[in-house]
Amino acid sequence: MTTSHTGTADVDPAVVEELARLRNSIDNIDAAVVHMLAERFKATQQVGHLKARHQLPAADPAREARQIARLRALAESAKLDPAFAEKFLNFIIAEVIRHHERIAEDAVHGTTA
Ligand SMILES: C=C(O[C@@H]1C=C(C(=O)O)C=C[C@H]1O)C(=O)O
Repeated sequence: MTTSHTGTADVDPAVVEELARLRNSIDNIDAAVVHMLAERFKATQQVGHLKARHQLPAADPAREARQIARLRALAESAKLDPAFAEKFLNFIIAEVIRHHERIAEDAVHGTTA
């Protein structure tokens, strides 16, 4: 038979307190990540409009390669898995490129968003 906790009713109160303290930190970090991502997307949106105005390609693989190398080095010194850091950055960049393509299409068709 397996046992599982659905709540914290039968758990040592000190453990409950420690869990709440750690989760509070996690919530603060998640909020910071969301705010930082929002700022990053504001900047990349501006890059997207600049590129569209000057008919520059949405993606810049050379810039991406430099960012990945830099982020992997930062991750290593921060004791974060560099492969995870690379995956995370690639995930964000893919979304940015999608936005840039959309901005460029809207510019061509004279639509604004
Ligand atoms: C934001 C840019 O556009 C794309 C998105 C990038 C990013 O999100 O960091 C980097 C390179 C480009 O593929 C850029 O060229 O700087």
